[in-house]
Amino acid sequence: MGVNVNDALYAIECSEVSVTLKKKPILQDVTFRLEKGRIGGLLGPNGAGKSTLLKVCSGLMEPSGGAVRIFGEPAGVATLGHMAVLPDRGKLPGWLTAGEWLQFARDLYPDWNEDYAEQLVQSLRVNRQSRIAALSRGEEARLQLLTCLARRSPLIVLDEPFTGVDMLSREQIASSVVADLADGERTFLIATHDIREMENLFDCLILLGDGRVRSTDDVDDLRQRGLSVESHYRDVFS
Ligand SMILES: Nc1ncnc2c1ncn2[C@@H]1O[C@H](COP(=O)(O)OP(=O)(O)OP(=O)(O)O)[C@@H](O)[C@H]1O
Repeated sequence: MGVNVNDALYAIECSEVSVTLKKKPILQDVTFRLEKGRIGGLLGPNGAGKSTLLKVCSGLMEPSGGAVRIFGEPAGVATLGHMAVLPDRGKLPGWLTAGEWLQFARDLYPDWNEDYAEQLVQSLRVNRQSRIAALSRGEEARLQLLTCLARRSPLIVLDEPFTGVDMLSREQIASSVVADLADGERTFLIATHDIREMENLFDCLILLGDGRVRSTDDVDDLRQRGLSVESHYRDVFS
């Protein structure tokens, strides 16, 4: 049976996921659900297991225990085609120019949206002529983000999308580019430390600490209780 995005209620369902690497427990009993159309923030201190969890959700890493479902189907090769993933510390081929890379991506991804890619080149200020090896960290991060966001995938998974991106650009990208894409149809799961720039975007949170879910929250509920994402994060982790 194929993935049926329309019928699914949840984009991601993680049930009692555990990961052990080199005998060290990295994730333990991680359970949460991300409803379709929502923007989920995956937050937690360094080493909490966020990148590992995103790899498992993307089907790029097999959990030691538990299961992940994407739009109702087990995470794996079949579900990978329904998501755009921005990996942590991913590298683009340095010998290409940004323009050559974008042409390659257009041919590579069947769900590539060329008109939107063109808009993103402007809003993310990507210079097509620049060789990737010569880009700064923030410039390469913008190009990577563009590569992810120009796809029409119903699920977008971003691992630290703003590493190296300056503060004003982070705000601009979060408030215009990502908000633009958040049309209530697409689902986002975003691991980030940039809580201030991102907090207005999140509908719900998964707070991960020491490989365990410490809290899952609806952001509107938090606000009704007089809490911000940042103050809640501090309450949970300090
Ligand atoms: N291949 C591996 N082998 C052994 N341990 C690993 C491996 N990959 C990650 N780890 C460990 O797993 C833990 C979680 O790492 P992970 O990168 O998932 O955390 P994170 O929450 O994304 O951290 P950060 O916020 O610093 O990016 C860390 O203690 C890390 O050292």
